Amino acid sequence: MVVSSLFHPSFSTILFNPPKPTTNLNNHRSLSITTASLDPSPITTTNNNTPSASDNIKDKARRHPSAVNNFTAKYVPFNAGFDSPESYSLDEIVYRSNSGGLLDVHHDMEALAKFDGAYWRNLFDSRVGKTTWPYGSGVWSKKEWVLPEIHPDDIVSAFEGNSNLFWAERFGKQFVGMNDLWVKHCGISHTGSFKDLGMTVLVSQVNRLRKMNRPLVGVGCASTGDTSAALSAYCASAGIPSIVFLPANKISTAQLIQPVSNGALVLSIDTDFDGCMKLIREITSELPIYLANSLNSLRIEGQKTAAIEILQQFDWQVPDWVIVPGGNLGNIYAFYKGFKMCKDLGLVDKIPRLVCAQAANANPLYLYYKNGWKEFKAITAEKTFASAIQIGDPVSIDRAVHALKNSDGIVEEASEEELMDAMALADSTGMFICPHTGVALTALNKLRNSGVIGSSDRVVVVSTAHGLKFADSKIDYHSGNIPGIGRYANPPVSVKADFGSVMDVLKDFLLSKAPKY
Ligand SMILES: Cc1ncc(COP(=O)(O)O)c(C=O)c1O
Ligand SMILES: N[C@@H](CCOP(=O)(O)O)C(=O)O
Repeated sequence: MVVSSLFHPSFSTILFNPPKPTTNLNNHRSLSITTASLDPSPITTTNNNTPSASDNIKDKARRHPSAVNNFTAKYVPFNAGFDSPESYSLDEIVYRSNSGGLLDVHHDMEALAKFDGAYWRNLFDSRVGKTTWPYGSGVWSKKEWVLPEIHPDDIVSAFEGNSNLFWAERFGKQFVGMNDLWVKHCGISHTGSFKDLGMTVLVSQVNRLRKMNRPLVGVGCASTGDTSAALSAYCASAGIPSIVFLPANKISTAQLIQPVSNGALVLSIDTDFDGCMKLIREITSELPIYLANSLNSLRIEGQKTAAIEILQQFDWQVPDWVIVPGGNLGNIYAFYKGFKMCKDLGLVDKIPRLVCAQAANANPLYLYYKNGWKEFKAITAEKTFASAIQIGDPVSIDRAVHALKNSDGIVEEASEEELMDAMALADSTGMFICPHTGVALTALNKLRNSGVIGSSDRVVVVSTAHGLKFADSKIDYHSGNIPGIGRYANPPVSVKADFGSVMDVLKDFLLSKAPKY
């Protein structure tokens, strides 16, 4: 029995009863979601159908009648179609194509297109804000487009995703002259970065493979701090050993303590991220350790749901621009893939223009873009406050180029001063962002100044990690500890514990803030 093909649990009318597939694929708006047909899926019932008072959400999901769906996905070489002669089941342990290139998870788009755009929009919308397993997660609410065949019992989820899309009113108006600027706070999440979105998918698949007795003793990654945090948390939740390779002294204390606390084997290695990445690739080809970096295309499947979420949050209106900070470059492609699937399946009629923003100290993609995509050269990335993107030899370079070429995209860069000032300005308007988001805001500022982005354009800046993970760099900035950087520093004022001293400070402060008439 192939467990994977039996489950497609669902709750309400929409969740349980997928409507008939549209018969006319050209007429994507023709389908009513109230149709209680079960085509194309016959119904099966799970064995234990009796509710009990002690049921948990997984029991409930298991007990409900489950429509068998016909959706499938497989690995194909990156940029090859579903009919590619080279393909692999997602249950195989494979990261690279025969030619050594990247792989991509390819969904059976024909099967998905049997349901029109309205069906998918309504289905996804109906799952937001619920506790239904596994759809309460922003990632698994799109399960049919992510890992359609996985059994819900195998899913390892913290109900990640559904992150805040915040209207940056004051930053927009005051600093970039815009009314329609939004920040997608992917870092306000379980482990404090967008990596949760991809990691729930990867660790769920590992969980499934281990139950199938595939030889996987643990899961490993190289990391600049966020992948390792997400990997160790999801593995700890599932009881799977995790191993993380970290460049010694190159990640923040807050990031380091995450895998330590979650019980991972933490190797602090005297090299940079690219050195750690090379080592983990060698190790995972020798030992039964599954590779969790975004070289593994499963990760992209979860990360792409952030793009779908953005469209959902705008009531399926497409923003003009989406700006994403880039390092190993899986995420820029994930956004592209999410938007593209929504367009191809009729949920929206276009995709946004994408901007990938890099730190000038770690800018191999920017240099490639600037030389007209003529020659890619890996570099040795220099130290940057945006430490999670200090990467000189990104594994997803081909994916990023594809995403940018096909979205009329742009690459920008930010100096250390620019990115730290942008972070400080954003924080001064009530946000608390990471330096990588400062890189993306710098790109926005540059494109506004050059007139490429217009004042009335709708722009989404993707915030990739929580500011609390990077408190050290904020402290250095505001304490004046960074030579030549700190224009917007707001250091604490030391004051004697007496009334007069406190009053003196407050008078100066209030005078400086008083409205000028
Ligand atoms: C906080 C943060 N922002 C941005 C990125 C860049 O994402 P990607 O490596 O997918 O380009 C990373 C990781 O690389 C990250 O940890
Ligand atoms: N910023 C990443 C770098 C590795 O990226 P990945 O997406 O390939 O895992 C990190 O936090 O480690």
